Amino acid sequence: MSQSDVVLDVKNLSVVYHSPRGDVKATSDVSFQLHSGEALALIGESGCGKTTLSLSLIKMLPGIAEVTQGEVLYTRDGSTRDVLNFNDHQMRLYRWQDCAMVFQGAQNAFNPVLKIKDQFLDTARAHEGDADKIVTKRALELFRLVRLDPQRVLNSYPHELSGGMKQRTLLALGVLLNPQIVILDEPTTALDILTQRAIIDVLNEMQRELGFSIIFISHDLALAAEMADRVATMYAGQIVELGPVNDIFYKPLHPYTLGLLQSVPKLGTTQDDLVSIPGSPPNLINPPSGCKFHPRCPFATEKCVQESPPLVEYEEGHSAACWHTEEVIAAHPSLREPASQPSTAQTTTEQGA
Ligand SMILES: Nc1ncnc2c1ncn2[C@@H]1O[C@H](COP(=O)(O)OP(=O)(O)OP(=O)(O)O)[C@@H](O)[C@H]1O
Repeated sequence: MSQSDVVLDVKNLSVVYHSPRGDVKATSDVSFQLHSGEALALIGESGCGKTTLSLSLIKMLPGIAEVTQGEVLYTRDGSTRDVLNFNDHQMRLYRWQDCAMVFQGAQNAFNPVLKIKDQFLDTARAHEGDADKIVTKRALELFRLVRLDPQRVLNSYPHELSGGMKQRTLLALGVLLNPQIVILDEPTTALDILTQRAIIDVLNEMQRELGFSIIFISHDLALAAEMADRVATMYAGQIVELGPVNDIFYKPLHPYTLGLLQSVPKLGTTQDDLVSIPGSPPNLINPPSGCKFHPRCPFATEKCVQESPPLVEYEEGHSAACWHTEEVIAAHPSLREPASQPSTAQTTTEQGA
């Protein structure tokens, strides 16, 4: 990976929700880069700020949210602009042509009273170019990629499609205008295991053929293991670890990533091997001092209570925000053995749907 292929450079991004109960620090000083053609997974427990982060990349935060600092630098054809400074018109173009977001819950994403074709036309018309031509030509290619019969789907109402078909159709719609970046929020949630498998295959193939970069949000470590090139672990609004997928799964540096890995079933392990992370994520109105993970961390010391650790590169491309990375590594050498790979049981079943 090089600096020259960075499509998105997020710098020190902080987002606060001004809620009636107080200011929720949903995303704090987050920095990362997204490279051309790569898939970056954001993982972490519910409430750690994954959705807030991704919504801020396309300026779709609700009214009570405020970006209090940071930049979202987007590069296309050699020119770099800060998305946060885009006006409404620039933003509308950006949202489909440059950076599309496919939200979770494909079941509700379509207008129930419009045929799929009309919904594709609406998207195409919202942008420059000949909408009919875009839909007829490009949609055919995209439906081939998502392995659906274009005529049948385009002439259907949403209720006539199965959950898996709707999710594939949504993916095709997401890339209709050839974006460089696709953000996927829990792309396989609410789908059965065989359909999940099929969606993952389709996504991988689309990415190979169309070359876009992916940011995807997931609770599912097996999905991250299979789809991501790099993984960012988020905790309490911060990226606490970032690195290549194999490093994250075999050589975790942060106790929180380690805790996540130990809390999922693996092939060949018993229930006794499962360890849950004690406690629960902090209240982001009044987060803990120092390292926000310290109240739940088995490695925590007084320094962790006092000082927030910065995200620093530990080995090439692999960073963590922890004062005790050496102890984490020393305590869990067995993770480096292949048997400790997160279970891919649910993603290695036969393709279906
Ligand atoms: N509209 C809102 N108003 C106030 N607080 C909010 C709002 N949306 C999110 N939050 C808070 O911001 C923090 C981050 O939430 P966010 O939804 O980004 O996390 P997440 O990791 O995406 O969670 P999930 O996996 O459940 O979607 C949480 O503390 C959440 O309660």
